[in-house]
Amino acid sequence: MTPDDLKKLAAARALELVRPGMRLGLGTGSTAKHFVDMLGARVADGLDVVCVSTSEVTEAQARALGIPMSTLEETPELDLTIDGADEVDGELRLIKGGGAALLREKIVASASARMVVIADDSKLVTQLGRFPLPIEIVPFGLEVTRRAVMAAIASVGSAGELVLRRKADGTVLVTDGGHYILDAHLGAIAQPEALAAALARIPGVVEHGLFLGLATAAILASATGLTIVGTLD
Ligand SMILES: O=C(CO)[C@H](O)[C@H](O)COP(=O)(O)O
Repeated sequence: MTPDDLKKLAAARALELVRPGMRLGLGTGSTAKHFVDMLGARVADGLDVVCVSTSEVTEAQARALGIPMSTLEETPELDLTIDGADEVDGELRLIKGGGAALLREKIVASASARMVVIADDSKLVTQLGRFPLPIEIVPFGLEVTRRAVMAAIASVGSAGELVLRRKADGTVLVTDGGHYILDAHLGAIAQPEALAAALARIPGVVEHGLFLGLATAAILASATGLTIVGTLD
């Protein structure tokens, strides 16, 4: 079974959670893309749902499939968000933002009664931080913010390098919200809550990829089957 097959397995299980009339948040990334494809097929068969996307890429995919799309202005309360993750720990704490959509992903997740993560089981970790932590920042005052982020990381006993995210062509990546991303290569995050609080105090930081207390369940696929962390219903 390929990693892509595992992503499809997790997405298919998540699709079983969708009920007619639901207001859904649609995540971003390769696993969420499978879910949106599967949802599109159900909508084509007559399923009635309304969705809010977490990125321009997902918005375009969903619209192309004929999925009814809304905005958080029109639909500020969602029943269920299905999204991928870069890391998940046993307490359903996440690192997200590998696809640069963390800001909208966090806003959509926070508007949802339930957030279910879909991933292959390589994303399950005992300690967060092997995946570089994305930190979304405003371009203005980049160096000031970079120094403040370094200090925040040191203040919670972590250390590592900050790398300004670039696209394949070498230009600086700009998020859907017009911001930059610093990827913090920490190796391990001993105190996720303390780091999240320290980052949130920095004026130039818009958001960070630590999702704490947002996910209600994770569906993790492996060659031997599905592992569910948390509660699906
Ligand atoms: O957080 C994300 C985008 O910002 C993605 O959900 C995360 O990067 C996982 O992506 P994939 O399913 O492609 O592994």
